[in-house]
Amino acid sequence: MSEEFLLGIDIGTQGAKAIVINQNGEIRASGSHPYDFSVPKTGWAEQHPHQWWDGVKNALKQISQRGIELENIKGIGISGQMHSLVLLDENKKELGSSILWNDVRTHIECKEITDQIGETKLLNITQNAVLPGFTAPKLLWIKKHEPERYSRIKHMMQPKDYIVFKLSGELSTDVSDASGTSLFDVKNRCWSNEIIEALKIPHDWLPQVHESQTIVGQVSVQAAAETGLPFGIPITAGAGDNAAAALGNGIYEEGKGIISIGTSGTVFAPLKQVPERTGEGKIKTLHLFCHCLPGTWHAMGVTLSAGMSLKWFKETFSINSYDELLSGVEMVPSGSEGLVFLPYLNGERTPHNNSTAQGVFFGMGYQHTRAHFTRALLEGVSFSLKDCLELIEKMNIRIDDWYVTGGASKSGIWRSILADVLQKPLRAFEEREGPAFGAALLAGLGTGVWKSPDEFPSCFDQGIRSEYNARNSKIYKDTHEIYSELYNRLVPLYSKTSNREKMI
Ligand SMILES: Nc1ncnc2c1ncn2[C@@H]1O[C@H](COP(=O)(O)OP(=O)(O)O)[C@@H](O)[C@H]1O
Ligand SMILES: O=C(CO)[C@@H](O)[C@H](O)COP(=O)(O)O
Repeated sequence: MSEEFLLGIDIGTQGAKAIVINQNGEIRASGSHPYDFSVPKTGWAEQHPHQWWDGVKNALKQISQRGIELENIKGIGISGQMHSLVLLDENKKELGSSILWNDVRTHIECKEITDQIGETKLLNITQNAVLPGFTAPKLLWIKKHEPERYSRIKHMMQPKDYIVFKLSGELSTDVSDASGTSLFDVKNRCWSNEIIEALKIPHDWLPQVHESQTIVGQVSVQAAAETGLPFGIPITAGAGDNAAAALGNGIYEEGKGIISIGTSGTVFAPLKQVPERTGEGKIKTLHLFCHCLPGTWHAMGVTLSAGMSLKWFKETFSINSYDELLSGVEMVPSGSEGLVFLPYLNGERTPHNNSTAQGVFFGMGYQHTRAHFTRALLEGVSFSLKDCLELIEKMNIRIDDWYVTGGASKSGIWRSILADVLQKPLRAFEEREGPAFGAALLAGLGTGVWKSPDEFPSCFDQGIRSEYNARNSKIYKDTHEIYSELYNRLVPLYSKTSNREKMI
C-alpha cells in the first residue's frame, strides 16, 4: 500500500512554507519561498496577495521535485499571518495590497471604534481591545482614505483564507483567525452581528466561519492546473499561524505554553474556557482568541518586531548571513556591557499598544562591537517577550512547561538568552515548521486520519531543552528594569518626535 500524505501550508510574513507529513507525523518533504513586505510610509506594512500565491506555487514545486507523489496527498491545511486584510471585488479579483498585522497606521480608527461601541461591550463580545493591526480598523481606514477602493469591496478575508480561495474557489475563514478581526464573538465562536452592524460593514463581505478542521472545499480544476496538485483533494478551513504553530508543537491543553520568534514574537497559553476579562491597563493588550480545536481558546501577547529586528539589523548593515551575524555573540557577557535595545521598530502592540514607539540602542561606548549590538538586540526582544509572559501570569494562567518555535528559535544562543531572561527552561523542536505542521495536523483531523488529538502520532517528544543560568538571570532582571524605565522615560519624547501625520 502506498504511503498517504497530508499537506500543510503556512503563509508567513517572510515567506510561504509547505510540508508533507505521513500518518506517523514524519516530515517527508518541505519547500519554502521567501518574500518581503513593503513599507510605503512610516508605520505601514503591506504585501500583495500575489506574493503569497506565487510563494505557495514555488514551495509546492519544490515538494514535487523531492519525489513526493502529489496524488497521495489526502488533505490540505493552511495557516497564515493573522489580521492582514485581503479585499476582493465583485469579480473576486484582489483590490490592491493587503495592510498587514504589523502596520500601525490605524490608531485613530481603533479609538473611533472603541468610542462608538464602548470598551466594555467590545471586551464582552470580542474579548479584546481594538488594537492597530487588527482587521476592522483597517477597513475603516480604507473607507476614510481610499473611498474608491472601499466602494468596490465585495469580500474580505485574511491571508490563509485567500490561499484557500485560490486553491478551491471557496470563501471561508476559521474561528482562530476570525478572532483577530474585532468583529467576532470569541466566546460563542461566531461573527458578532451587533458589531458588524454598528460599523456598517455589509454582512455578505464576511466569509462563512468554521472550526479550523472543517473541510471547506477541494482543489479546483484551475488550481490543479496551476499547482500540480490533483483535482479534488479536500481542504480544511485552517488556522491563524499562532494557533497552528501551537498545535504543531503539541500545545493545546492548559499547562503548556509556547513562545514563537518569527517576524513577530508571541507568547501563547491555551485555555479551556474564556476567563473573566477586565479592561485595565496593559492587560488589555493581551489577546484572547479561539484556539484551533473546538472548545478551546488561548491568551497571547504579541511583540511586533521580534525576528524582524534581527532581519532588519542584518539587512541594514549588509551582513551576509544569520550565522555570520550571530557568530561572536556567545563571547559577549550577558547584559551586553550596558548596551540596551528597545525592539519597537514599527511601534508596539503588547504590552504598550503604542504606534509612536521607536527602536532604540541605548548606552553605547568604546567597548561595544557589532557582536554587542547583536546580543543586545536578542536580549531586547527577549525582554519584550518577558513583558508578554508577565501579563499571562497576571491573568493567573499557570504554565508549567514552555516551548519555543519560529524561525529564530533555531538559534541556540537566542534560546539560551531567552531562557535566562525568563528564568525558565525552554523546549524546542528544532527541525519543525510549527504552523505548517499544525495545519497538516488539522488536515488529518478534517479528513479522518485521526478522530481527535488523542490519536495524533507520538510526534511531540521532549525536544531540545535550554536551561537557564541563575547568575545570568540576575543580570537580566536588573537590565530588564533599565529597559522598562528607558521606555517609560521615552514615551513623551516618542509622541513629540513621531509625526503621526506621516503615517496617514
Ligand atoms: N539561520 C537563522 N538563525 C537565526 N535566526 C534565523 C535564521 N533564519 C531565520 N531566522 C530568524 O527567523 C525569522 C523568520 O522566522 P519565520 O518563523 O520564518 O517568520 P514568518 O513565519 O513570520 O515568515 C527571521 O526574521 C530571523 O530573525
Ligand atoms: O499579529 C500577529 C498575531 O496577533 C502575528 O503573530 C502575525 O500572526 C504574524 O505572525 P508571524 O509572521 O510573525 O509568524
